[in-house]
Amino acid sequence: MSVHIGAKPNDIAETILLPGDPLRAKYIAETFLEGAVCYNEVRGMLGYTGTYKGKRVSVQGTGMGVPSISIYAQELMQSYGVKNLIRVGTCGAIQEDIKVRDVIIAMTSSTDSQVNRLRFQQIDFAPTASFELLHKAYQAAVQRNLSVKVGNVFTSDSFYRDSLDLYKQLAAYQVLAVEMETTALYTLAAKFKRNALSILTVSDHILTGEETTAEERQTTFNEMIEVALEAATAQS
Ligand SMILES: O=P(O)(O)O[C@H]1O[C@H](CO)[C@@H](O)[C@H]1O
Ligand SMILES: O=c1cc[nH]c(=O)[nH]1
Repeated sequence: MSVHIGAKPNDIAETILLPGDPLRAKYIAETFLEGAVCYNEVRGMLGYTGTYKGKRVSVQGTGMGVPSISIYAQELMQSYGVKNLIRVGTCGAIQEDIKVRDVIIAMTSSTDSQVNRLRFQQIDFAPTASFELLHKAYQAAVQRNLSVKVGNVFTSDSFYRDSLDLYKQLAAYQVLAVEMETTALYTLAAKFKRNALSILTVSDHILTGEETTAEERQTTFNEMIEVALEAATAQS
């Protein structure tokens, strides 16, 4: 086992879905995977491995924010050899033409986190998605007639904010939405030469205050998971 994941070496598949919420990992395993077995309960950060359309896939909760996902992503790649990591999360939209329930695929991410400034001697590293995974996910979303947007997302260290000024400025620079993990996932995937992608469902609109109901979130959420699983299982 690694420090935070209590799995044996071959318990985790090469391809993994990463929701922030560990109970979402349980839901995904029970709803979408066949023969899912729980491999991790350390700190309640549930992880499962099963199959989707005959291909081995895992799903692991990451917790919220850059420090938490950094721990899980690094251990999954370093200790368990995970190759394809697909975050399946929620986000707050900041563009007028993006609505709640839309799906966003993060091509890159901007951030207020200092982790990469510290890592790269104060330069601005540009964390980038795997083009292959992104292409497959986009195709899967279009095939399902989903409302999907691809672009820059903002990875924030803060969920609660004092002012909307920064969000309005980021929106003017074409940033699509706000979440809390993608910068770390893409940077660590680059470090370990692996493939990463963030697929996000819009759970709320930061500028208009629009929100999804719990029921609506689940339906749209299911669509996002199917897109992620199609991209994951099309991956060589
Ligand atoms: O739904 P998840 O994957 O947790 O993602 C979003 O939700 C959390 C905040 O509520 C943050 O982790 C943010 O990135
Ligand atoms: O990180 C997040 C996720 C959803 N909505 C937000 O405002 N922030």
